[in-house]
Amino acid sequence: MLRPLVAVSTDAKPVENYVWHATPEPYLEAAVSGAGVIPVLVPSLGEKIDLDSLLAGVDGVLITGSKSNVHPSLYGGDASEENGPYDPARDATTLPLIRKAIEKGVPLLAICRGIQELNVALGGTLATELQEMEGRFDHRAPENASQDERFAIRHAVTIQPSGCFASVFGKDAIHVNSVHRQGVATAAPRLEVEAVAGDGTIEAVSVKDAPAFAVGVQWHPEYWVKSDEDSARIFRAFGDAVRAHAARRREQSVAAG
Ligand SMILES: N[C@@H](CCC(=O)NCCCC(=O)O)C(=O)O
Repeated sequence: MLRPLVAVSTDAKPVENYVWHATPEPYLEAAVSGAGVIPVLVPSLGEKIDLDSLLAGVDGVLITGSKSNVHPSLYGGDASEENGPYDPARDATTLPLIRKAIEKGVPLLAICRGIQELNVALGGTLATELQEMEGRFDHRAPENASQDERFAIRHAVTIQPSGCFASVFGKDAIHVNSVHRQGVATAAPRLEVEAVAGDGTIEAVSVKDAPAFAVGVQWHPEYWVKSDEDSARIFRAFGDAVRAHAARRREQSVAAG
């Protein structure tokens, strides 16, 4: 059986004399080993990428994390030096890609910056510097730490009993890592809150009435996908949704002759 392709977001980053479109390896590794799919990078070229053509050729979309923040102008906020860095090229690619994937029923998994992009793409807003907000935890990774320490499992999240993640995890709470300073402020109308942290931070969402799997998580399941069962469950569920989409696409292709 051929393995399905999954479109993966990229950051547009100046490196030496060029702008590179790249994404960190853990997301790609997790797509291969955790979801059983083949990741294909989508350059952050905005409207130069014909999304109908792209989504006709893949069976899933994975929106990754990034140190950069969604530009505040996209949700009525004000840009500032402190609130950066920004990646407008990525925003111009991922937000339309997210909306089109949901519309076309292409399975979507959005991680960290990805859940924030999902929320903004559907009309929600973001809060920045959560750690400075009354009653909130510090959701950032420790500084001057190894990657394993930065992505260490750090806090519990409560899973909403009636949501799609309840069936993915089969329990009412899991423990997750935390590497972010922003978060969902106002959830978009189409989003169902699926998990929250002890300080009320929204940690996972799903898209109401989406024709296919469409979820976002604020934590990083890709990082421990090989050793943490709950992380593995998310990627397995995404992979299963991708394979179901691929099977539907094959059937439609055969039926169309
Ligand atoms: N920039 C946003 C999203 C955070 C995110 O995606 N973090 C993952 C990568 C980070 C790293 O390796 O430091 C925010 O800060 O909320």
